[in-house]
Amino acid sequence: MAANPFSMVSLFMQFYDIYANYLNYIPGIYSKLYDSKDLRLFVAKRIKKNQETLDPNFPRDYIDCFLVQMEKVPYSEYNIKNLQLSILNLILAGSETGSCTLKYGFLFLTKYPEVQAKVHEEIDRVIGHDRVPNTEDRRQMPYTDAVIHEVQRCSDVLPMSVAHMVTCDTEFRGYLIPKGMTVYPILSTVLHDPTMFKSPNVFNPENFLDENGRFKKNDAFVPFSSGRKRNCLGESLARMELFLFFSTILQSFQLKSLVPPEDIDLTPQKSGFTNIPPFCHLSVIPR
Ligand code: HEM
Repeated sequence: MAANPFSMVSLFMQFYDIYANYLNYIPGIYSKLYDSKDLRLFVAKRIKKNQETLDPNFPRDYIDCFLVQMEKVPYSEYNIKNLQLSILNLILAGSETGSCTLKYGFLFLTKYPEVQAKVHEEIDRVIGHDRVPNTEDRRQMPYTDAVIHEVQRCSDVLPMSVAHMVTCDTEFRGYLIPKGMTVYPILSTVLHDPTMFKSPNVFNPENFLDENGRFKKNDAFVPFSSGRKRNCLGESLARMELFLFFSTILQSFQLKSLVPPEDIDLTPQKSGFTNIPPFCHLSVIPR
């Protein structure tokens, strides 16, 4: 993806993202940027397979539930096009965000081996090695929970969230934001707010721990954006995935950098719509 000039983080793509409405009038490749034929075909095939084997009394997944609803409410927003688009939306929104956070997590854990050692200690004490981690374990693992929060805070994978549109004239700090204006919530500034975090610009799990080592919530933790109606739809799934991936990998492996940890440069390889972590080789050593 990094080598692709039209990747979602390139300057061009940022331009496209902000001025998509205008670029759509220009002939050429621009209008196809978000249009992946392979992915659309994959989704269409999957929907067809569900349609052929659908039992309305036993819906197996999101596609089945949507298909049942299409039967119940014909000529509504429950139509095949919306089903395809919402699946594409889930795939696009849920893949790169999670994989970038995981990659950044591995980088932080190799750069700060003392943090990794504490996570290992907590995994060994709470989960042990005779079973796989489950989501319930998280509550007994404040340090690991704090590390994952800090990984998400520092990796800041969607620094400008996504575009929102103001639904009515709004006055904010003396400025009038007219109805219909596109606004970008800059999550980065919140995630690095010096009034909200002890060490805003340094990776430090203590940002999410109280003096007794208990997990401490922070209202400025907004990697999934905020608000009741338009924050990340996949937040709970993503949080569960991140905990299970990190704890399962670290239960069995130690991650070690091939260069001295202090030489690991955490500067994103690309920074734009998303922050893409830099390339890094690391050893994965069984424990
Ligand atoms: C670490 C992982 C993730 C991060 C950091 C993340 C972050 C975000 C952010 C910042 C937004 C914009 C919210 C807004 O409108 O202000 C968003 C939207 C969204 N996310 Fe996630 N996300 C993650 C994982 C996922 C997953 C796993 C899924 C689903 C499988 C998902 C589905 C969505 C969808 C569908 C939207 C659009 C919601 C809408 O239309 O308003 N995300 N995400």
